[in-house]
Amino acid sequence: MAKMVVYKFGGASVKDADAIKNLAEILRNRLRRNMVIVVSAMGKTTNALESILELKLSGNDYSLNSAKIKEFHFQICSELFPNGHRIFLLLENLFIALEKRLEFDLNKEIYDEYYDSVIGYGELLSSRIVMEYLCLEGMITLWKDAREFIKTNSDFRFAKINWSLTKAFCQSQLRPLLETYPIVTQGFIGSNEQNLPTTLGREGSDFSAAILATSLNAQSVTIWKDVPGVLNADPKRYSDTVLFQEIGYEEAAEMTYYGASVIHPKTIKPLAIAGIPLFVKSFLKPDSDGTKIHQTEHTVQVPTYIVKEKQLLVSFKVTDFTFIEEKQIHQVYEQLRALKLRVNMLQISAISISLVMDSQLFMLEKLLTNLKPFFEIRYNEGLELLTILHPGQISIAEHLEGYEVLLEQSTRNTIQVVRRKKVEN
Ligand SMILES: Nc1ncnc2c1ncn2[C@@H]1O[C@H](COP(=O)(O)OP(=O)(O)O)[C@@H](O)[C@H]1O
Ligand SMILES: N[C@@H](CC(=O)OP(=O)(O)O)C(=O)O
Repeated sequence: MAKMVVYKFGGASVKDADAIKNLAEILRNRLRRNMVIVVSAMGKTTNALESILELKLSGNDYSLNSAKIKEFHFQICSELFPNGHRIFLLLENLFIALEKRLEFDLNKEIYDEYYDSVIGYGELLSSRIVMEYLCLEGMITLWKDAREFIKTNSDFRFAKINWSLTKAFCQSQLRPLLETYPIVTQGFIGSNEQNLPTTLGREGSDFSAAILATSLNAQSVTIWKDVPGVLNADPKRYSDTVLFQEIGYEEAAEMTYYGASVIHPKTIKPLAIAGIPLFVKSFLKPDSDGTKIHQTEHTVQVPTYIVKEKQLLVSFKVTDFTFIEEKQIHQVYEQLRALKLRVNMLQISAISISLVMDSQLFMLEKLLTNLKPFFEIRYNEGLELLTILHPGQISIAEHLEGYEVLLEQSTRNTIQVVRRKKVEN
């Protein structure tokens, strides 16, 4: 029996008609039974859907924005399919369903649940287009709605996987079909026990691929990216990057934890536990090896640079001259837990706790309101968190030119700096 494999194609690999043609070429000699193909929304569609939700929430007209999304998908299809192909009707139906969803009232209280009922349309559209295009090219696959087998709790927007249900559904629903056909499905989306749509957190499609691989005991996962593999820095920010041919699960997990956006941070853990290798390969050079992430003794020696944008630095200062101890840390962390906020960096001094987090809609407001009675709070938004792993003897100064430093921490193996670009006068 052919071993199970999972391929994941992200937004960049399905961003336009040429990209989808390229995807089909990658699959032409690779497609086979026992293959699951996970697809993300096309290009920046998820951001575009988020903008609609923000406009709707603030009571503004979003009709131009939704028309643009529709036009974008129909334009791509007109370049891929002949007139009258059934994809046009399928898309029309999906857009009618989306418009109907958007007719419901939206307010802050129900934002997360509403968000999940809308945002997954990007993946539903792209996966349909990919499946139909593969079929047109003579590659028969089945289209499956991931919400039928990726089961989660009800933490809308950041849903946690119900592993036992997901595994059971993958084994009972997908495995028998996979013996005959490859399956195309969506990343990022799932559903809760009431079958309401949920999502796994932005950029969560890599994680979906790992969930499916684990649930189906796959042999490997390959995520197809617009980079040669995992590099020691984001090539969009740094020149002269180094490609890692192989890295260990731990190294990869650490990189993603600090914000290396090439892989979603939740992806590594399930694969490491199951011992399933993850290949990061270029969809532009599909025959190149890329990076293999697996159990290995190989250690990374070169400095690795990771920049996380849109960071928020919040400082909580006690006002009654007591020193920071467990009680205050607990108070702050209780709120973070309740608001589902993750800390990227923490610094404690005698009288204050400083936290660095991703900026998130509404969260700052809530955090401030809840902790105002206990602390004097100051914050700065729009910051960057630079992390350097294995810094060796490098000079940090060159990474700070043109920046103001707000917070700095270093150990032998890691340097972290919260910085803000200086404004030129
Ligand atoms: N260390 C790194 N190595 C390679 N790419 C990186 C790294 N850090 C950040 N990136 C960025 O990750 C991008 C690919 O991830 P992403 O855009 O999420 O892919 P997709 O959404 O298509 O799955 C690259 O274009 C690159 O800019
Ligand atoms: N489309 C979703 C999920 C995702 O993972 O996308 P990508 O694979 O393009 O990062 C998002 O943009 O958040």
